[in-house]
Amino acid sequence: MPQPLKIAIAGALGRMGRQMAQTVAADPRLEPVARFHRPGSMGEGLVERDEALALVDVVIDFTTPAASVELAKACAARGGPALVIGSTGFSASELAAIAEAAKTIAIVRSGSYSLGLNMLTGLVEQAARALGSEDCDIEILEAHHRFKVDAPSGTALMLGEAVARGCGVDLGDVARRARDGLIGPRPAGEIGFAVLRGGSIVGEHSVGFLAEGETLTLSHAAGDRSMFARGAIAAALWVAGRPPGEYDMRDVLGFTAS
Ligand SMILES: NC(=O)C1=CN([C@@H]2O[C@H](COP(=O)(O)OP(=O)(O)OC[C@H]3O[C@@H](n4cnc5c(N)ncnc54)[C@H](OP(=O)(O)O)[C@@H]3O)[C@@H](O)[C@H]2O)C=CC1
Ligand SMILES: O=C(O)C1=N[C@H](C(=O)O)C[C@H](O)C1
Repeated sequence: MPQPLKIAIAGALGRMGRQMAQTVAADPRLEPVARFHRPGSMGEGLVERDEALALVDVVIDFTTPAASVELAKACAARGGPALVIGSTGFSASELAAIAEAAKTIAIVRSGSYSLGLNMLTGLVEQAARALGSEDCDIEILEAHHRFKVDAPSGTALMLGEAVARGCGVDLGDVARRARDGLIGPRPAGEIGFAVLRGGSIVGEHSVGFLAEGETLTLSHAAGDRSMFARGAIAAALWVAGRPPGEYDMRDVLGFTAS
C-alpha cells in the first residue's frame, strides 16, 4: 500500500475549499495535512500558507486569480509542492506568471475538473472540426450562481478554446464576449459567449452549432460541487512527482491532443 499523498487545501473557507476538505477526508489515498485561508486567517484548524507548503506534496487551490498567482510563486520559490489550480478569471499577465512558476514546479490548471465536462470539450472540438464556423454559428452559453465573480466562466472559455482548435482559428481573434445595442447581423466566424447569473446554479454549459434549418446542442450540467473535487483529487494524484510544467485535465485524463 503506497503512502497517502499529503495534501494542503487553499481557500479553505470558500465553497470549493469546504467541498475539497470533505472529499479529501473521505479518500484513503490522501492525507489531509493542512488547510489555509487568507494570511492571518486562523482558527477552525487553519494554518498559515507557508507553514502548509512545508508539509505537503500537493496544494489544491480554488481561490482567486491573485491568490493563485501568489501561491504559485511561493511554491516555485521553495521548489515545491506541486499545485492543482482551479481558480478562474485570470488575466493574460496572471497566466504568464503561472507559466513562469511552472518552469520550476509541476502545475495542473483547469477551468473545470469535471470528468464529464472534459469529455464534452473533446466532443465539441470534433463537432467544430466537422461543421466549421463559417456556415454554422457557434454560440457558448453558461449559467452560474449569483456569487460567481468572473465571466465568461473558465469552463466556457475552455469550450471556446475547444471550438477554436476544431475550427483551426485563434479564439482571441474570433471571440464575441458581449452584445448590446444596434449590433447588426452576426458576422460569420464569430464564437459567441452568453452569460446568465442567478440563484444557486452550480454550473451549466452548452455549445450550440446553429446551421441553416438545424441546431446541434452539446451540453453539461453540474448537480453539485463534489465532482469538481474528485477531478481535482485525480489531478493531485497524477501531478505528484511530475517534472516541472503546466498541465491540464487532458493530460491527467490521458486525452490525446488532436
Ligand atoms: N476549476 C473548477 O473545476 C472549478 C473552479 N471554480 C473556481 O474556483 C474559484 C473559487 O470558487 P468558490 O469556492 O465558489 O469561491 P469562494 O469565493 O467561495 O472561495 C474562494 C475563497 O478564497 C479565499 N481567498 C481569497 N484570497 C485568498 C488568499 N490570498 N489565500 C487563501 N484564500 C483566499 C476567499 O476568501 P474570502 O471569502 O475572505 O474572500 C474565498 O473564501 C473561483 O475562481 C471559481 O470560478 C469553482 C468550482 C469548480
Ligand atoms: O465559480 C464556480 O462556481 C464555477 N467555476 C468554474 C468556471 O468558471 O467554469 C467551474 C464551474 O462551472 C463552477
